Order: sequence, then structure tokens, then C-alpha cells
Amino acid sequence: MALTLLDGYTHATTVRVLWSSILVGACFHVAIARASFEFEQYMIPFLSLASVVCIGEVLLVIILGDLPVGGVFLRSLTFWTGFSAGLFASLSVYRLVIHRCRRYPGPPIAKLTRFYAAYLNAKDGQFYQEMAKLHDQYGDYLRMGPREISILDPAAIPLIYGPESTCRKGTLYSINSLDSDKVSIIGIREPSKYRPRRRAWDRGLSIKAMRIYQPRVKSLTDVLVKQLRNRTGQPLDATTWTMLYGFDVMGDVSFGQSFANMATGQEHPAIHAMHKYLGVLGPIMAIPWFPLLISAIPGMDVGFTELFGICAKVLKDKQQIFDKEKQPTDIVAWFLKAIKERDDSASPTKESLDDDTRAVIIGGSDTISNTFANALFYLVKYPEVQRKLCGLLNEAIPEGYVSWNYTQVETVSYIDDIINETLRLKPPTIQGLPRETPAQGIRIGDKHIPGYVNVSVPVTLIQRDPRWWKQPNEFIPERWMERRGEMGTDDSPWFPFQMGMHACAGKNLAYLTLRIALSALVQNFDITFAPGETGEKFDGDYLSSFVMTLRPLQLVFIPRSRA
Ligand code: HEM
Repeated sequence: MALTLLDGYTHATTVRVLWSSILVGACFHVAIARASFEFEQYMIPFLSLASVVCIGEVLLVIILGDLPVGGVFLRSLTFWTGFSAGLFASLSVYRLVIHRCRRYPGPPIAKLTRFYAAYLNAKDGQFYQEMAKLHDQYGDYLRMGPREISILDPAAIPLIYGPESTCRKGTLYSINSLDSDKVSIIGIREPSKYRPRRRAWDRGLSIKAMRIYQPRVKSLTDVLVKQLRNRTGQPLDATTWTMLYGFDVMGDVSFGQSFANMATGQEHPAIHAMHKYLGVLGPIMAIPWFPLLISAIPGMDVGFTELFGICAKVLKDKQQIFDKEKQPTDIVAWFLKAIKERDDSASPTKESLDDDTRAVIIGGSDTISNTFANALFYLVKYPEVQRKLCGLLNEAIPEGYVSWNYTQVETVSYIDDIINETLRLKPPTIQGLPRETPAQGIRIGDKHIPGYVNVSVPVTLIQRDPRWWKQPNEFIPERWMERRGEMGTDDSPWFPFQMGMHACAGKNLAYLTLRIALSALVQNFDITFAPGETGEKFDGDYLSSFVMTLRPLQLVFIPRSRA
């Protein structure tokens, strides 16, 4: 039977097919390495084509019927084995020995493939700590992928991210779609397409818009205060409650809709869906074509569909009640107004509007909630800071919480110092965000980074680096004001909101919400650790793949008599 199947397929033929396929594989790699486009963008068409060719070849032979199936199958297998061997051998030699990034040190496996970064992301969820070890071992310029360099040098920050930077968003940002017209502003890599779209966001998140949102955020904060009062003296998980709060705020400010998380004390299904999505995305986003592949295969996109479905439904509800004659009073209403008026800032397709909606929810809620929870942790860990803030609030608003008003709260700059210090130690977007160098590359001091390289500065590491921060791991809000000169704050790298063209669109909203939330809780409550809680696990053991996932933090809220 075996002889019949392999009829016409001799040992000599096998060797000939193998060698020629190795050669074809190597030539194919040389061609794509020299190409002026990003091959990873075409990975899915390539894999699909290879599968179609493979299956088609066998089918064709069966249909023609003049060659034995087994022989053809073996020939096909030999060809693809040889092709892959040639491709990967050429790729390995190229990436290790010839590649334009070859001079930059890093683990050999990282130089060969981004799967290593994905593995580190998935392993224990402590990516930034893995990066700390690798930077210690290999130095400030660390090659973390075939064309990825992580840079622990403050001089790199303005050159990579600043307003004058010549870099654009890196390959990572193509994870949702390769078409700029089908993604939110987060996924747009071409500056010419990005700038007009950003205007719709800036309108909805301007200082002027904050005046509209401020009383609504205060009302939601009152709900939080009320719920905490109802649970006086009971241990409460601050991670959960800050998440409920952040989500309610984003529901209101983004859609003018209540998610009623705090009122019910229950998580909206979107919170669970969002964490599931981020959990899946975290490790695989190191390989930008992989999320695209998962989304393209029916049944594989389990982590994505739930969130996408919920966001689409919230958007549909919003579209039904949207009144184009009224001045927008929430972020998504600004998007819809731009579409109605055919403004050039409008999301050009249904897909891009859907993605913008998801960006509002994901970009706003998790970041605010995590910063809020981290700030509470520091206020409890450093009770002298909590006492000082309470004293300053009492001075600014002597009548207590009944007379709370935002103008007075804004005069207590110590709140901003606490927020800034929290964002220094725990920036919610933990990892270095990649930017791609222009064709001619960039120069950082005496280092030349070649063109088309994804460069990033690991924000958490540089914001805790003892070379630039005094007492780097201590929570010292005073370094932002009275001890600014002594602590050298002005010369130290700090960029939790990023900077330049792609800086966070929601910075105003983040400060507004955190000022309101922290002032309200500190005026109302004496906050302490619950019995048995030390905060150690919360502080040191959070998951860090792309955005942070916090561990529970049990706190007790005792109402202050003054409040
Ligand atoms: C403490 C709170 C926040 C922090 C620390 C933060 C941080 C950041 C960072 C680091 C980026 C840059 C991401 C990148 O380059 O890939 C970013 C972008 C962005 N953020 Fe925030 N964010 C916060 C709150 C918010 C809020 C409340 C919103 C409101 C919706 C928001 C909306 C956005 C948007 C739309 C972008 C994309 C901007 C772009 O790609 O050009 N953020 N944020």
C-alpha cells in the first residue's frame, strides 16, 4: 500500500524538493526583509494563502487523478517543511547577525522573535518586573524584539514621544485593524489621519466640557459616599468599589447614561467583559498580527466578542436618544454630532465609531479606577499624608462636606501632589508604549537608532529609577511642591499621560474625577486598613500586562465627626 502511495516519489525527488524549497524559503525571507512595507501587516493574508495553496495543491491532484495522493501529499509536506526551514534559518541569521538593530544587546531569543515578549507578558503577569531584570542585565538600551528597543534614558522621552518627535505610533497599534478608517484614534498611526479625528475627542474632553461634567461627577461621588456610610466599619474591597465608581463616572460622562454600579453594588457585565478582553489582549499584543488573526477566526475571539457586543448595544441606545439640535453634554454625543454635521473629525465608518466607543470605556474607566484605588492605598499606608490632606480640606472648606465645592477643592494643590505621586509610582499604562522611528532613524545622545524600529521608554521603571528620583520607592507628595527643588523633581522623567500629539485625551477628566473623589472620601472618612490587611500583596503583586490589574485591598471607612 505504502509503495503504491509513494509511487513516483523517490528519495532523489525528496532531496531535490527539499533543497529547492529551502532555497525558496530563504529567498522569500530576503525579499520580505528588503521590502519597504511591514510584512507583519500581511501575515494573515500570507498564512491564508499558504493554507489555500497547500490544500488546493492536494485537491487539484486528486481531481486530476493522474498522480498518487500519498506521493503528492509527501511532496507538499516536504516542500513546506523545507520552505519553513529555509525561511526561519535565513530569518535567524538575519536577525542575529545582519539586522540594523544587531548592535543593541538583549536576550538572543528576544532578538529572534516577539513571542518571547508575549511569553514574559503571560508569565506571572509581572512584565515590568521582568523588564527591570533584563535592563539590569543588558543596560539602558535593550533589544526586546527583532526590531524593538526598550530605552531607559530620559533623553529619549521627548525624542520618541514629545511634540517635535519624528516617530509615529508603533506596529502594536494595528492590533484592531490595518485600516485607519476602521479604528478609534488610538489605532491611527498616520498623523495626517489622526489629527482631525482627535478634534472630536478634544471637544468632549475640553476644560469647557469639564464644567458640564463636574456636578455630575460630584453626584456620583455622593452615591459612593452614601454607600460607604451604609457600610461603616465593615471591611470593603477598595479595588472593587473604585472600579464601580470609575465605570459609573465613565457611563455618565461618555454616554449621559447611568451604569448604576454603585447604586446596586454590582458590576455591570461590561466590567467583567473589559477585564476578560484586556486579559486576553495583554500577552498577545506583543505580537501585533496575532489579535488580528484571532479576530479573523470564528470562535477564537472569545475574549473580544462580549465586550464588543455590550459596547455596540450602549452605543445603539445612545444613538436612539441623540438629539442633533442640542449642544452635546457627553463625549459620545460629540462624536455623533461630528458625524451628523459631516465634520472632518467624525468617525468615518461604523467600525471606527464602535472602536471609539470602546476606547472611551476602556481608556477612561480602568485608568481612573486604578489610580483612585492606588491613591487610597497610599493615603492609608501613609496616615500622615491623609491627616495633612484632611487638615488642608478643612481649612479650605471649614463648614465641612455640606459646603463642598470644586473651586475650593482646586485651591488644595496637595491633592494634585498626591495624584501625581501616585501616577509616578503606579502609572496605569505600565509598559513602554512603542513608537516607530522614521526611515532615517533618530539620534539619542551618541546612540543612533535605525529607521523603522519600535522604540519605547518603560514608564514604570524610569519613574522609579534612583538615578533620577530621590527616595524613588517612597510615596512623598511634597516632592511636587514644597520639596520640589530639594528632590530635583523638575529634572526627573514623569509622563504617565504620555506627551506630544498622542498624549492622553482624558487628562482633564482624570484630574477632575480624582480631585472630587479623593477630597470627598478624605473629608468624610478616616480610612484605614481592615484587620489582617497589610496592603503588601496589593502593592507588590498587581498584574502588569499592558494595563494594571489590581489585587483586592480591604479597607475600613469610619465617618469623621466633622463631616
Ligand atoms: C489617571 C488616568 C489616566 C491615565 C494615567 C491615562 C494615560 C494615558 C496614556 C499613557 C495614554 C497614551 C497611550 C498610548 O500612547 O498608547 C493615553 C491615551 C489616551 N487616553 Fe488616557 N489616561 C487616563 C485617563 C483617561 C480618561 C479618563 C480618558 C477618557 C476617555 C482617556 C482617554 C484616552 C484616549 C482617547 C487616549 C488615546 C490618545 C491617542 O491615542 O492619541 N484617558 N492615556
